[in-house]
Amino acid sequence: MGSLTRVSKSLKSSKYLSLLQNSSKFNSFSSIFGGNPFFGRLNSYRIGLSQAFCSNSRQNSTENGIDLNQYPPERIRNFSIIAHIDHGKSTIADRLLELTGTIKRGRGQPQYLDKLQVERERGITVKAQTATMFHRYNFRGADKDHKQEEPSFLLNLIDTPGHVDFSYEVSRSLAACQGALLVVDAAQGVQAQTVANFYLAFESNLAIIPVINKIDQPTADPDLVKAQLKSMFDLDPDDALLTSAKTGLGLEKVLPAVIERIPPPPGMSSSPLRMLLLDSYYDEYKGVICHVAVVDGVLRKGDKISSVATGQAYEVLDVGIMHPELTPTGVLLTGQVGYVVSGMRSTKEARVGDTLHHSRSVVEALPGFKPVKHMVFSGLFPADGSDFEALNNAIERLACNDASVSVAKESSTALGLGFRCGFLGLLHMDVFHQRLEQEYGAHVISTIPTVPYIFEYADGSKIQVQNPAALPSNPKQRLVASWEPTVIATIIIPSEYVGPIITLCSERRGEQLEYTFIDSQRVFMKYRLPLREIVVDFYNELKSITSGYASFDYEDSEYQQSDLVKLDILLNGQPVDAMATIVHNLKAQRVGREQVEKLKKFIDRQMFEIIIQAAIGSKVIARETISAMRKNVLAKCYGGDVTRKKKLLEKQKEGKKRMKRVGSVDIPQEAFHELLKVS
Ligand SMILES: Nc1nc2c(ncn2[C@@H]2O[C@H](COP(=O)(O)OP(=O)(O)OP(=O)(O)O)[C@@H](O)[C@H]2O)c(=O)[nH]1
Repeated sequence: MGSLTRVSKSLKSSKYLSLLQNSSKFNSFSSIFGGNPFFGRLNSYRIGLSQAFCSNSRQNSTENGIDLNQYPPERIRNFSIIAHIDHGKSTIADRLLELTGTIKRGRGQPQYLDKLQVERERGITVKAQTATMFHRYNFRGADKDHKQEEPSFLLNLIDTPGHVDFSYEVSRSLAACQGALLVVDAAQGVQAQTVANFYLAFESNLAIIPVINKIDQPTADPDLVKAQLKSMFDLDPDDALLTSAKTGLGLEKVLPAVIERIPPPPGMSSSPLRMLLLDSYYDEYKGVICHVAVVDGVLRKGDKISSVATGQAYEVLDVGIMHPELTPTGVLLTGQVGYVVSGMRSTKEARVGDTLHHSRSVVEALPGFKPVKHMVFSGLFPADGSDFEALNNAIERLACNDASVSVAKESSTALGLGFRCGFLGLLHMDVFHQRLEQEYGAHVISTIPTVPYIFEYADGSKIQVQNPAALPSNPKQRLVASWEPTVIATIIIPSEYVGPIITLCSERRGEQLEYTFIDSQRVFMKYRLPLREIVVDFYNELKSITSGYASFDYEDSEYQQSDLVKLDILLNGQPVDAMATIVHNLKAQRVGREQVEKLKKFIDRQMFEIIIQAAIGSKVIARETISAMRKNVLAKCYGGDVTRKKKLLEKQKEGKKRMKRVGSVDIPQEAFHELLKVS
């Protein structure tokens, strides 16, 4: 128990405690997305309700048999499902969609809201998905004998991704919600992303409903999980719902809890329209489809709306809800979440976090979101150089449906014309790559991922380097200092793995910041680590040395000064720009050696000798040679004329020299892929 008290002290950081104790300070913790737009007005919703209901009831908004007039804010609940990866969010979403009759039981595919092929293949959620459900329910204490009078509620459920790379999706989703189901696996207990997601929800002032899922598992220990929730987050164990999304056990308690414990959205129907743009994607037939949350006012088909960010005006061509597919309603009322089609030509016009309003009125912008921070950059090049236009097209179209990727053109002497793209992490990069191939048929070579470094020259000027090739190997000006980005990593592991994890983190240049027991068997650790060290293969190694029991999450932190060098790879003396990396000086030797060895394995023997070198500036630190294929020029030379044989061999040697001089080395695609795995 002593350990529990310790962790509760350390985890409930001063930030959390002061939030608990002094709600007036809430505003100073405008969350990651710059403050929930509903935030701070939760208490005012009752005043707004009667006005909302009166004014809404005058609108004619019946389309598709759905009359949104029945749903003033007091009958709306907006909530997210958040959890560590694989704790069962999407499966719970399935059960809730079935319970409310939104999808037919057993008819839909499992994890219905995971629609992308890449999500289905990998069994992970990549994009947050909203679904509107309708559910009849009588508040506790209401007259149960009058079942026919049970009021109907409109429930907007947002299923979110669990992986750390997509936590930006989670924070955006939470901006449209007043509550969250915090799902925890009954056997695994609280994991790293449970902690991260709890704080995201808490700092957005959301009502949090703990759900302990997978109680059907033989190793489930709901009481232990309840104790963890209490000690780590101060959540009342009696508030936890016990469920099995697999068998359906306990699921019937979830929607009543949502309706009773989550406040309705607090907006004012009588105020001018303000909508928060949550997300957008491009549809071949409808054009740009924006997901929006109506914070104040009412939106109708045919309205003229404008963007605060760009000042551009549009006409609303279609408006509706996701039920769970796009379902036109002709109107969206205060507090509702839905979609809008307004003739935007490109998703570039639909800026996530923007405020949309009626063109005729002037409004104050909603807080919006913190800009996306790209953690890793990589070059993407067509596998066949002549396919540049096709790749250009594919990237443009995919980027329309993935607002968190950045794209800039780049050219490489080795790989030709291509793109430098910024991603939220390695999984995001991998998913983008896979979607390019699967959805757009593009074949891509990606270069070694890099993080954004900062270098300072002797004259005091600084450059940010997102592409190692852009850093001159022999700069005119002396480089005097360099900085690299760091992260604060959270690791939760069974206590027997503490030793190997400490070794791994110190090998990766980590600095331990916190170490606490969250219960008698598990340890919570915090490390500051250079981002570069976790980008390549850290998670896999962490999983393998803990037999899969470690969980890991990180948030970006400040830059730290570091002794960085540019490592060039040379083939026959020519630097291959696409293979350049920036590494810590102490690791340069090892990385250089590994890279040349990898390349030796993957580059085929050619008609001339290939020398592979790793170099820092003009200093070669590793070298391998691939000997030339020796063509048997004597094959047709029967008998013993030695001088003729000698002549032929001389000629062959000359030929090889020429080829070395003029020939270019063929580097197979796998060589680039293999280099990605070298840290
Ligand atoms: N035994 C058992 N398995 C479950 C339960 N709920 C979900 N699962 C399984 O757990 C796995 C992960 O479930 P998902 O619903 O995809 O988990 P998720 O949290 O949405 O995963 P991400 O979106 O990748 O973070 C799937 O194989 C589910 O079938 C449950 O209550 N009991």
